[in-house]
Amino acid sequence: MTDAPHDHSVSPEEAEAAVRTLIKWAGDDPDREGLLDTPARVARSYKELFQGYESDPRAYLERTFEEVGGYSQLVVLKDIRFVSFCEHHMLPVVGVAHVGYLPTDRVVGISKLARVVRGYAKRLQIQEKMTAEIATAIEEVLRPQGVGVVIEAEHSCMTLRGVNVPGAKLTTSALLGVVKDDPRTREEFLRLTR
Ligand SMILES: Nc1nc2c(ncn2[C@@H]2O[C@H](COP(=O)(O)OP(=O)(O)OP(=O)(O)O)[C@@H](O)[C@H]2O)c(=O)[nH]1
Ligand SMILES: [Zn+2]
Repeated sequence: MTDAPHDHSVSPEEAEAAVRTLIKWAGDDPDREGLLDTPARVARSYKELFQGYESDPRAYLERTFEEVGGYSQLVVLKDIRFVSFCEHHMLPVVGVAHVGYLPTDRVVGISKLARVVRGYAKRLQIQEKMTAEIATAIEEVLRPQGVGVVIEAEHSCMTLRGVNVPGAKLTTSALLGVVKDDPRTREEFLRLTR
């Protein structure tokens, strides 16, 4: 398991001092009235936005249900909205994830798929890595016959700044097991996520 542990050695005061520095770097005065509480707010909001470092998303998948009445088709949860942050610019990445798997003998509570997405999203990420991490977590913990993850997201670092192309979206996918290797299952997964 390669989860980055959260570094609790940084005190809130240190985080707030760093925000003050960035306010100055942006060109404003951290001592003006409207900005006095901002460093503390930003430090608190970072804890919320980067909650993903606090837990191992794989743990969400450990509770499973085996009584599925012989159900043996794809399970697909579509349009899981998420907000992440690109690790190059620390700017928001906003998008949706579609997550599916073909069960072997057990299924997981569907909310847990969304929790896994959120757990990996609330970190500094690149989309390719996040896509692969979600698929690998499901494969390794749930041991299904196959897994598919498709993510479509808008990267503020290229829609609001830099190359500035509003509306551009990046699509990534990670297909494993029969979702990758069996043409019919693959086709069905991609049709269900469209
Ligand atoms: N592959 C991939 N690239 C990303 C992702 N998020 C941001 N990037 C890209 O990361 C790259 C970082 O490139 P650099 O040239 O080091 O950064 P930069 O000078 O700010 O580049 P520009 O964004 O082009 O202004 C940019 O091309 C971003 O578009 C992602 O999730 N996956
Ligand atoms: Zn970026």
